[in-house]
Amino acid sequence: MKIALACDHGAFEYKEIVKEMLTKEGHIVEDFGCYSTESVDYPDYAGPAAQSVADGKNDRGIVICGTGIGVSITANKIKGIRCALCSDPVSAKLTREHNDSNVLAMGQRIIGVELMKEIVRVWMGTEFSHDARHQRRIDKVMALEK
Ligand SMILES: O=C(CO)[C@H](O)[C@H](O)[C@H](O)COP(=O)(O)O
Repeated sequence: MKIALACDHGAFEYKEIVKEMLTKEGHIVEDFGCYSTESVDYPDYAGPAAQSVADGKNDRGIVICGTGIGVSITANKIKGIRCALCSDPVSAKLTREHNDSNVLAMGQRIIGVELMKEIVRVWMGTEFSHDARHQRRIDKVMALEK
């Protein structure tokens, strides 16, 4: 899969870990930055990463900041994006099955590294259920963008 990856200074460490993990698994990762722990503004990184998913240049995106909130708010401003902020693997599974989320947000200051990796593994490995009730609800959410 082609994955857009972005973070701010509060999550540079986790972004690098996710990049290594996904690359080892054979995914193609497009790194939208940031590239150090120097203070930056999360919309400058999460915005372009989410836009690349909306444009079809990447299949999915993963965005990380201190809490995951700033990057998730940003990603969800982009038309076509369903970004889910997850701090547990159950939510990561259900947001793929029920919401067909195309961007995952997490917070480096909120969850430990092993939990973060498990959330990524589960979210990456779960498909949308294609159940009619979920599709109907997604269609209603996406209709709000018009
Ligand atoms: O948007 C956030 C808060 O919900 C993120 O956690 C940011 O990473 C955070 O605001 C950055 O804070 P800092 O004090 O500039 O490191």
